[in-house]
Amino acid sequence: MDATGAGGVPLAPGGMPLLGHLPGLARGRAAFLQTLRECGDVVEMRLGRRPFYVLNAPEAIHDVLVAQSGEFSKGMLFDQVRPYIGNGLASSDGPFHLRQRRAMQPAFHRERVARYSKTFTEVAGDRVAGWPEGKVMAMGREMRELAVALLVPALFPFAEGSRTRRAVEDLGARVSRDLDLLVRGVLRATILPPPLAVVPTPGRRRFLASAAALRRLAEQAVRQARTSPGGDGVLALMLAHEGGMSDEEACDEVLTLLVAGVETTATTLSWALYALARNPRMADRMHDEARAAEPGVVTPAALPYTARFVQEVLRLYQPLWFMGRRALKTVRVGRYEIPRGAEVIYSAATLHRDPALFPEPLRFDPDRWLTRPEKSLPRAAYLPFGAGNRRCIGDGFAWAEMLAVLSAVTTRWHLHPAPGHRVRAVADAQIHPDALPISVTARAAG
Ligand code: HEM
Repeated sequence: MDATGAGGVPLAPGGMPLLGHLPGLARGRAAFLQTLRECGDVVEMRLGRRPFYVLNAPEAIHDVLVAQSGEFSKGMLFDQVRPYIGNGLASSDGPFHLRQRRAMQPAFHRERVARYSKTFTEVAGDRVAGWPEGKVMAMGREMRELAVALLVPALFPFAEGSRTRRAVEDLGARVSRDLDLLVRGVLRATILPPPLAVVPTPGRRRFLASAAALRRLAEQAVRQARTSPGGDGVLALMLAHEGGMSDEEACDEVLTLLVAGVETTATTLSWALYALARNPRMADRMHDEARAAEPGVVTPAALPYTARFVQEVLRLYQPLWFMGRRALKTVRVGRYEIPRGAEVIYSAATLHRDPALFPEPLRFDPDRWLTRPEKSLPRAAYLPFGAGNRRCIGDGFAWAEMLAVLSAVTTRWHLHPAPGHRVRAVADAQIHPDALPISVTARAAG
């Protein structure tokens, strides 16, 4: 350990003059944060001169996300996102966030999710049935397009085949293409010191253009929903909520749901297919389970092994390598003091690989959840969807999407990793496979 920083928090080793830990983080990203777990419950790293407090211990994370959540705002990452997606649920704070969360909650109730899940099963079934047998597919791209195809009709339930629906599907395809630029630009701007973050590189110009295109398409969608009210999609329910929402607020929420809901689900599904292709026996178990279940019922209760598989994917391949908060005042977290205005980071991805919490953490084993169910873990030890008042509003939604897709895939296909490509994990805005070439062959009917 090099030294102790402000508030008694240990300083991460290896910092360089002026740059701090920026080179280590730029080189290793999630791997760098993983190394910091050995430095203590809370550790300070510096990006340039700027201190960031990394929370390692579940108790410290619980303190910030749940027990003292009122003392923190969303912080720097969301300062970067706000100009492009607006002040939606993920980026807003305080009483406004609470109001919006209440307005959106009905659209995410369990019964609603059960209804959307019927559409997920149909959409996933149709799309997966059309996969070309024996041809290597880029599964990362396929999963993103599928995640868009699932989310768009739930957000905007326009009649299938109508012009409006086609326009929204077009919106979905463009969003899927542009999102990567958006999130990469946001990440770069978050990590770089302010003067470099605004340099108009070609990548950043592309990002700005795609962010503007996203907003125009969302505005169009909100206008369309206003002129043809009714329906029980997320957007319709949001607009119908008591007290209503302005066009701008609704537009911010639509963009937020697309940004928060597509890439996370797509990346998790990509890792799920990666794990399926490498573990044919697990795929067989899921196949048997899906065939035995009542058709169209895709719940954790109906598909318990598939649910454990998803839970394990969300543990070992947690897509979010960091999330942040900012201290609104000086706060005591465990033995340490986090100064007012400081940026705080937690990494579910590194937490989920802690051997003290998950024995043999790098082993992919869905059945670990049988011997050590989630509720037996210390609180805040397993955080795929965060915790506290900012917990993912779309968790049930994501679960239903993932179960529908995995059940559609395992009932029809065997998966085969393309020979000659060793998948590497790359941490951009999320930790995703560098490429995921996979081919499929049909399972025997029966
Ligand atoms: C596997 C897929 C998903 C993962 C892993 C995931 C993860 C998360 C996490 C960790 C947070 C909390 C971030 C924090 O602590 O600051 C979050 C928030 C959020 N998620 Fe998700 N999410 C997923 C899918 C979705 C979906 C499908 C939607 C929408 C349909 C969605 C919408 C949101 C929104 C709006 C928030 C902000 C909530 C608030 O601050 O009140 N997410 N998500």
